[in-house]
Amino acid sequence: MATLASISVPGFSWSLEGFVLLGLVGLLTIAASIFFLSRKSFDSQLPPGPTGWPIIGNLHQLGAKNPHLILWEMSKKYGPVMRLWLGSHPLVVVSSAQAAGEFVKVQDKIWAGRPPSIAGEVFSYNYRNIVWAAYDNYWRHVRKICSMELFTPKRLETFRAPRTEELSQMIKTMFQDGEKGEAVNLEVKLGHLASNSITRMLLNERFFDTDTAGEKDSHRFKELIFNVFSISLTPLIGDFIPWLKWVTTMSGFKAKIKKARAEIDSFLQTFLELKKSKLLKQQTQKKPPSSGTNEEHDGQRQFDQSAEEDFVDVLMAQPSEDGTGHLPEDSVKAVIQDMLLAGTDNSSLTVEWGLAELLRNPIVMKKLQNELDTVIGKDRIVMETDLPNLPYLQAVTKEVFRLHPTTPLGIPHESMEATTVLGFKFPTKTRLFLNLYAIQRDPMMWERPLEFDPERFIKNPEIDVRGKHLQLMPFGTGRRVCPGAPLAVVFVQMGLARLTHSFDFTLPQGEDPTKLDMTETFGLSTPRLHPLCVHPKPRLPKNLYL
Ligand code: HEM
Repeated sequence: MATLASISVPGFSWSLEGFVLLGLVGLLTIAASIFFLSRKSFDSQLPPGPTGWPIIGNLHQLGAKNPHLILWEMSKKYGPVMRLWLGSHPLVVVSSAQAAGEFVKVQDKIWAGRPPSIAGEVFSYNYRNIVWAAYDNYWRHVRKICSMELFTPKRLETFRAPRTEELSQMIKTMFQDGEKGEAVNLEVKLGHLASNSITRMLLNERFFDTDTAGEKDSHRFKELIFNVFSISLTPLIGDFIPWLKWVTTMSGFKAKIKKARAEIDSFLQTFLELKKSKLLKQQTQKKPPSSGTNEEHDGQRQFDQSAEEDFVDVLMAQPSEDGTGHLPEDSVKAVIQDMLLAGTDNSSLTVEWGLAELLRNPIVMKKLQNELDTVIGKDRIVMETDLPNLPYLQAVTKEVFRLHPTTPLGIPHESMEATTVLGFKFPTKTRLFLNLYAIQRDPMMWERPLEFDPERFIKNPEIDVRGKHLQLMPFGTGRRVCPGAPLAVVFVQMGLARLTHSFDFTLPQGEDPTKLDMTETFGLSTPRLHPLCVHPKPRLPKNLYL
């Protein structure tokens, strides 16, 4: 007698696996049909966009490489407000300043959410950071700490000396490499500069390009950061198709994310323990015998009084969200990680792109060097206090930010409720990309948009990069605008000023700089496909380099 496990029909053997497979195909077909029908009902109210496949939507069209370029091309066909599907999530891509204003100015609050992600959740200690935190009271609390305590003009001034020291150290090693006739890889040099400048501010330590006793730590730290970067870059199917989240777990990737988190956590925890023991020591040394005051409060005062406060010190002294204690350690570590990831490559790559543009445009380079020679002279180095007196440098920097936004699609936003924008209806949890790259090259807003021409900002000096003018917003705009922008702008201006004041540059193998390849590649920020390598030739007296 035939059993369910083995029913034979001519030419086909029905086994249990066959039934399971048939069942799965059936289920998938039903799921796909439901999915397709529900998507169609949404689609009629959403903006135009390319047709997607069932289940994966338009994921296959974005590819792994430079999605901002693919989306820019698509927007030329579908318009400045375009709809795609990231698996089961609707996505709206905005590619003009005018349309961007409707989303992130007029409806800023509605679109201030962030989509959750598997790696983001683990790395951020369950969204205790800023970048991936939902728009809620916790986010408001840590953002307030950022603007009132961390990125204040006074605090940034405190770290001016270490920033200058790091920059001078880089210029010195470039000078020495130049003397040996060695080409300098600027991606590496500037990467170390940005990382050391940030870690000195955050942790009062330098980890990169160091030959001191801390070299082992430095290697470990670099590995950890690299690991977090590469994991964060891996697209995970469960982020786009929630019912396939188990694939990330089954494939062992979730365990990999947790391992990387545990490693960086133990590294950062060591710093926190050091700080705590330092604080304890200060308290026992300075506390009057019977103060009768609250110990935690005393601790806060001790932090406030310290002359060498770094960001960890400041964060550890902040109140928790409910005001009953101090900011929890997980929050301190999550915020520090944000700064490490968001604050290093973005800044260093912008300087590298900037120098590449200057090499391709020798007239602009000459004009910039003339300004530096006139305002600074050749018998001293450029200082941060000189920056307001260098209008052409400021125009050059804006033009670099315009053509090379290193976060070209910003960081995705998400709608927190259903809403209507420009007549299109968006369901709650629609994801939003601002294509900053397309906006900043929009021919409706910019004359000769693809040309590197700082003069446009000499003519319109009021256009700024910090989110007020939507045709130029490399740091985003509105509630979620980048809190590190003041620091990044100084870093880029100083990087370009010191490099071009200190050196003339030639390219290896006599390559013609005006033909420099400007192809981008894919990364958490947007690096050059070919890192910029140069031979530096000093322009200043030798004593200014050593
Ligand atoms: C050239 C350098 C930089 C660029 C181009 C850049 C760009 C951006 C952009 C486009 C966003 C997203 C804004 C939005 O969601 O609309 C952002 C957010 C953020 N950036 Fe930056 N950034 C840079 C440097 C920095 C630095 C130096 C830090 C800190 C040390 C930093 C920390 C952050 C943080 C914490 C957020 C998340 C803000 C939030 O979600 O509320 N960034 N940045």
